[in-house]
Amino acid sequence: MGYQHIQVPTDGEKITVNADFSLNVPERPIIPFIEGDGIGIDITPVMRKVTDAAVRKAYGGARSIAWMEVYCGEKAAEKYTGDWFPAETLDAIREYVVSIKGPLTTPVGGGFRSLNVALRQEMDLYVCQRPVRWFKGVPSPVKEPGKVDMVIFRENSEDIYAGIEWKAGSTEAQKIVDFLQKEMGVTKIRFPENVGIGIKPVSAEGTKRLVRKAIQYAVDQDLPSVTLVHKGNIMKFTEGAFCDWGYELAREEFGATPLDGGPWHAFINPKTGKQIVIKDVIADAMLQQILLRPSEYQVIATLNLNGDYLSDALAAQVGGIGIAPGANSSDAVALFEATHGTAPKYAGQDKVNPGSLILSAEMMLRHMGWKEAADLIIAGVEGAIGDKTVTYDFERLMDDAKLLSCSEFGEAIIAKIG
Ligand SMILES: NC(=O)C1=CN([C@@H]2O[C@H](COP(=O)(O)OP(=O)(O)OC[C@H]3O[C@@H](n4cnc5c(N)ncnc54)[C@H](OP(=O)(O)O)[C@@H]3O)[C@@H](O)[C@H]2O)C=CC1
Ligand SMILES: O=C(O)CCC(=O)C(=O)O
Ligand SMILES: [Mg+2]
Repeated sequence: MGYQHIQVPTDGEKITVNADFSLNVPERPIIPFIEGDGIGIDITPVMRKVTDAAVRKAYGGARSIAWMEVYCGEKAAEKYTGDWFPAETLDAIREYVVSIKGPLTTPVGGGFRSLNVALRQEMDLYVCQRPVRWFKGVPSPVKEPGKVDMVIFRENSEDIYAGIEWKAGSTEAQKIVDFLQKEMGVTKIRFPENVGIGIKPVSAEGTKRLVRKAIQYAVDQDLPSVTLVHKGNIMKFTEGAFCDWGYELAREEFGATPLDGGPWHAFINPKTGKQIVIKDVIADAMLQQILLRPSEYQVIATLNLNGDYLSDALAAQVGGIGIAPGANSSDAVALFEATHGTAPKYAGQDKVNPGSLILSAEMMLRHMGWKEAADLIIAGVEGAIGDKTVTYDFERLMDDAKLLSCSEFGEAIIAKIG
């Protein structure tokens, strides 16, 4: 495919996908990357350097990555004369199957809608997978951060988060209010004259495809539980339905049966013979549970907005969003990204923690089957933190730590990779 501004490396090859969604990864795959806005300029080059070092060390030159820059956000607007979201970026991410991105700015209140959400929606990357674990030595506000070891499966395509909403005072908002009042008999809109309206779509199909991935992950990783997190007591037909459909899927596809009369369910992991419990917790209570009883939770399956809140809250328990990786994926395409945003006040200062994006690259390498390189990244991060050579976010909370810049932290990881 010919691109306008994307330079396709001539010395790399495409990753391709088989009918069963397994990958064919060449020795020098072309990996698209979006640098990102704000601190993207600081963390993305460091992520690339660390990834290249891990791949080199693991495979001694037999494997390498052909990085291909693609554009979105501010850098795209400059290159594509005002187009923040170029179509060819989507084409490249689809075509090359595995890619990674830095954070992108979204204005609050007005302005354009989130480019991050748009990328997920346009490519139907319906799973947002965010692992949360503690690395030894990382400062934490809780007494036993090592008890936090969870993977969030956040539904990425539906919910109020999808941004179907109309501004207070607009003709569209008024139309919806009129429809609700006149045709649906709604009497509970407290101030109908000047009210913004948002829509929260949650479907059986959207829920089940997400919960399927979460339960399959527990099966594959030999984990004892999956927790459906929802606010179904209040939003019965959206969040409540998410919970009901989650249990239904567990029954239909994994043979789960109610435990002690329900609502919790359980089934035997066909790979290990061990029991997997499917349980549910209401979202506000879950925010308490993750602090007080984290070891009871391994896999969380939840709706889009709950997943957004839980991601940052859980990250804080293990050192903050400077070290919180993630992946957005459909069955075929995966786009890796950090949990945090553009942290604009630090942009260009070579200051922030590149750990989230580096660990996102670690997830990417594992997804590609390059396990040895992924393991080296984990060893490098553990080694640098173990030596107390860290960026400002950790240094300010640690005794006797050495403060490193963003790029120096990358070098410290590379030194540990060897
Ligand atoms: N997927 C994406 O691309 C996302 C984009 N965004 C967008 O990013 C912009 C800024 O959002 P904001 O709410 O400020 O959230 P951010 O996640 O960008 O930053 C919030 C705070 O988190 C800490 N932090 C974030 N990243 C790092 C890092 N790499 N290392 C160390 N500390 C870090 C900093 O804390 P401290 O001040 O304590 O040092 C920072 O001030 C918005 O436009 C938002 O929409 C937000 C989330 C995700
Ligand atoms: O897109 C954004 O600006 C915010 C997204 C976000 O916070 C997230 O996905 O965790
Ligand atoms: Mg978020």
